[in-house]
Order: sequence, then structure tokens, then C-alpha cells
Amino acid sequence: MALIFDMELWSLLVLVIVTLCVILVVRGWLEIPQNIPPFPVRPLPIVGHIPHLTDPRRKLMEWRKTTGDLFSVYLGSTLVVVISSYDLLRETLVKQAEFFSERHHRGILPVLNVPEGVVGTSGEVWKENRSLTLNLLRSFGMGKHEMAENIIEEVSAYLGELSKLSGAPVYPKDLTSRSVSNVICRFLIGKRYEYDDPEYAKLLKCFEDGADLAKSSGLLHWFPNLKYLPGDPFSHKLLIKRFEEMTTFSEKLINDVIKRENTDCNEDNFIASYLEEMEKRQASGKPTHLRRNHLDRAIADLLTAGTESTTTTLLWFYLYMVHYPNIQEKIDDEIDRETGRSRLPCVADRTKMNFLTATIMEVQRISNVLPLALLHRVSEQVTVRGYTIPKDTMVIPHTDAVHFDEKIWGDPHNFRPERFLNDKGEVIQPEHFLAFSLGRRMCVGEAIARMELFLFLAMTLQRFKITPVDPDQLPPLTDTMGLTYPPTAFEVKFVERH
Ligand code: HEM
Repeated sequence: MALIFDMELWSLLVLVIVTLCVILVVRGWLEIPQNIPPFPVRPLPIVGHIPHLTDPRRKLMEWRKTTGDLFSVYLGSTLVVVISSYDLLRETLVKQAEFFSERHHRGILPVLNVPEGVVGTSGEVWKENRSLTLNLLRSFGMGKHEMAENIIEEVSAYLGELSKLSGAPVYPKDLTSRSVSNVICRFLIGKRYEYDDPEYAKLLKCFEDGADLAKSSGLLHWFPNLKYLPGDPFSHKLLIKRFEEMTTFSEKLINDVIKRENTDCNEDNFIASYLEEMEKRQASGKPTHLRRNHLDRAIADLLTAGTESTTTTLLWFYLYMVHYPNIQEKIDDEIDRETGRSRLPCVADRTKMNFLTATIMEVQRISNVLPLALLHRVSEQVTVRGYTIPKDTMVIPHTDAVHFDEKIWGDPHNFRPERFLNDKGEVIQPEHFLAFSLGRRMCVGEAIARMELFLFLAMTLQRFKITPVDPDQLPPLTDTMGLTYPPTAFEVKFVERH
């Protein structure tokens, strides 16, 4: 009797589960909006395309081949449209910029998804904060604020540390990240940190964890309720902790600047300029979106965005140099010709060191450290090539597809800096180079990043030869997924030239 009852219970349970699955599948099918760009494969109920995307970089390239330049995927229940060609990226992010320039405003990690600062905001808050940030970056990049001199000083400290290694093998990530981040600190507060300063170490720990957290917490973006699971398998708590630490660090930087200003120090940095402009606009009585909370977040945005992508690009550059010693030699010859070994390179040398500049661009093209840029959001329903993209759809600007498009580059998988030089050996700036993205959301730090990359590399290669630890076993040119796509950890030697 008990057995029959058990069997009936089991049958009932199976029936309920099957019915639920059918309802979910049918509902999923019915809820898919009409006339959206095609799917590469049918989405699964609840999870959508997530199970296919364990390696999104490779998978999206594969799907572009099978499905075309415009396709849809579901991440959980969120519709995402992938834009995978240069022409389409221009048609959308540039020509229809008013509809394609927002960020996502829902769901992810309620605490982190604060629409503050620059990277995560939309509409008027974003416009005003981005515009002021861009203006300040420009004015500090120009003569009077001596951004270039600051970078040169910082790189000199960096080279001093490399020299202490006496050519021993090193994975240069931590040291490079410390130095790059200091460039942003100088811009934000007008001072740098010693590399072993404990307060600075805390900030760098936030960056370090960022990459691991990006991986372990990924699913929370699409399923925020996973944060309630016992044991915190998706690192929600650690994410919140790191977020709070970043905010505390930003607050401290602001308070330090205010304190120094109160002691009659004439502060000349991003924080002081933002506060001054904020007070001016608030006093004018006109509506303004410059506020302390946006400043807090903008500081964290600049520190994160400014450190991670530049550091990752430098790491890729070092790795390519050990793989292509002939290219490193050509750069050495150029340095010998243009600056020699006794005078430090300066910004003005950039227009003369075309081969180094072209090599930096080729490293950026082929490593493409943000291959999917950052997610955008569509603010209104739009039509693209006859397809309907509903309001609030997420958009992936798939710049990797452009950087590896054979029709554009011919041999995109070859490392060939000469593709950025014309017949006269001058640098060309192809519109298809999208390392900094395009449209209204493109990187605000492009100019400073280019200046930094040039000065770091010209000065490093002037003083050191980068060599492999074992010439018969070069570290692989493979990437790993984090906040950006850095190379798999590797060691090289920085051998001082005498
Ligand atoms: C090699 C270095 C860098 C690369 C490759 C890079 C690339 C990018 C890319 C691809 C985006 C996304 C654009 C989009 O959403 O379509 C971006 C955004 C951004 N970057 Fe950079 N970046 C670099 C350095 C910097 C630096 C040095 C700073 C700060 C000084 C910075 C600040 C930002 C900010 C604030 C945004 C958000 C812009 C917005 O949402 O309006 N980046 N960057």
C-alpha cells in the first residue's frame, strides 16, 4: 500500500515538473519579441544562452560566422544584441547614438548598480559627469598641468624597481599595475603613493580581486537572487566588501584634498577642480548633476578603468616582445636614432617614433583587451537593417569581430606593426581600430592612455631588453578572462642595457 502511494506521489511529482518545464518553454517561446535579430541557437528556458558562453570571446566569434553580423542572445531573461561588424557599429553607436549610448539600469547586484559617476550612468547625470571628466582630463593633459612630466617621473620610479631585480625572472603585473595606478592618483589628488604604502596596498588588492570576482560573480548579473544562496558561492559578499573599500578610498582622497585646501594649499587636481565646479554650478541655482556621490564613484571609475586596461596592454606588449625579438630590435634602433640612451624620451618624440607607435597599436589591435567593450543599452525601440531591437535591450559592441575581420586587415591573426604605417613610414589611424570603442561612450581616457603607453614603453625599452626566461619555451600568447583579457600569467626578464 505504502509502495503504491509512494509511486503515485512520484508520478505526480514528475508530472508537475514536466508541466512546469513545458510551461516555461512555451512561455519562453511566446515571450520572445517579434522580429528581433536571429539567434545562433535556440535559447534554453530560464538560462537562455548562458550555458554556451563559458568562453564568450571565442563563442561570439564562432556565432558571428554562423549567424551573421547582427544576432541576439538571451543571458537569463535579458535580451542582448551583438553588433559584430564595423559598418553596423557605425550605423548604431555613431549614427543612432541617441538610442545606443545608455548603460543597463536594472538587475545587477542592487548595491553595485548605483547609477553614479561615469561608467555606470545614463542620461543627464552621465552627460554632465562625463563632460566635466573629459574636460579635466584634456586640460590636465595639456602643458600647464604637466601630466606628461608626472608620467615620466612615475615611469622612472617603475624602472628603478625593475632595475632592482637585476634581470631575474618576473611576472610584471603587480609592479606595472602599481605604477599605472599612480598615474591616475597623481591626476586625482596630485600625489603618488610609495609602492609599499599599506593604504595603497588595500586599493591594489581591490583591483587584484576584481578579475577573480568578475569570473566568480558573473551569474549574479543575470540572476541577482543567487545572492541569497547559502555559502555565498557567487562571491556576493566579497563583491560588496570590495565595493565599500573602493568607496572608502574615494572618500578619503576627497577629504584629504579638502583638508589640504583648508590649510591654504592651492590644490590643482581632478578632485579639487570637480568640487570647485560643483560649488559654482550649485551656487548658480541652475540644475546640476555634479554631486559628492557622483564624484566618489567617478574616482573609483577612473582608478579602475584607468589602471586595468593600460596595465593589461603593457603586459601584452612585453609578451609580444619576447615572441618577436626582431620587432624589439627595430624599436631599439628607433630609440637609438631618435633619443639615444642618455636623454629620456618625451611626448614630442611620439611623432618621430613611428615604429614604436605602430607596434603599440598592433598590440592593442591583436590583444584587444576589452573585446566586447562595455555593455550598452537601447533607450527606445529601434530598427536596424529591418530588425526590431526593443527598448532596454542590452548591446554588445563586438569590437573583436572588427579587429579580426579578414576583409579589413587581410591577415588579422599575424602580428605585423607595419599595417599601421604608410609607404612613407608615417603612422596611419585606421577607422577600424576600435581598442577604445566608438560613439558617445568611447573611452574618456584615450589620450592619456596613449601618452602613458608611449612613455612607459619608450622609457622601458630604452633602458631594458625584454628577454624570455627560456628561449626554447616561450610563454604562450593565450588570454584569460577577467575584468579585461590579460595574457595567461608569464615570466620574462628585464635585462639592463649598458
Ligand atoms: C589602453 C588603455 C585603455 C583602453 C584599451 C580602454 C578602453 C575602453 C573601452 C573599450 C571602453 C568602453 C567604451 C564603450 O562602452 O563603448 C572604455 C570606457 C571608459 N574608459 Fe577606457 N580604456 C583605456 C584606458 C583608460 C584610462 C587611462 C582611463 C582614465 C583615465 C579610462 C577611463 C574610461 C572611462 C571613465 C570609461 C567609461 C566611459 C563612459 O561610460 O562614458 N580608460 N575604455
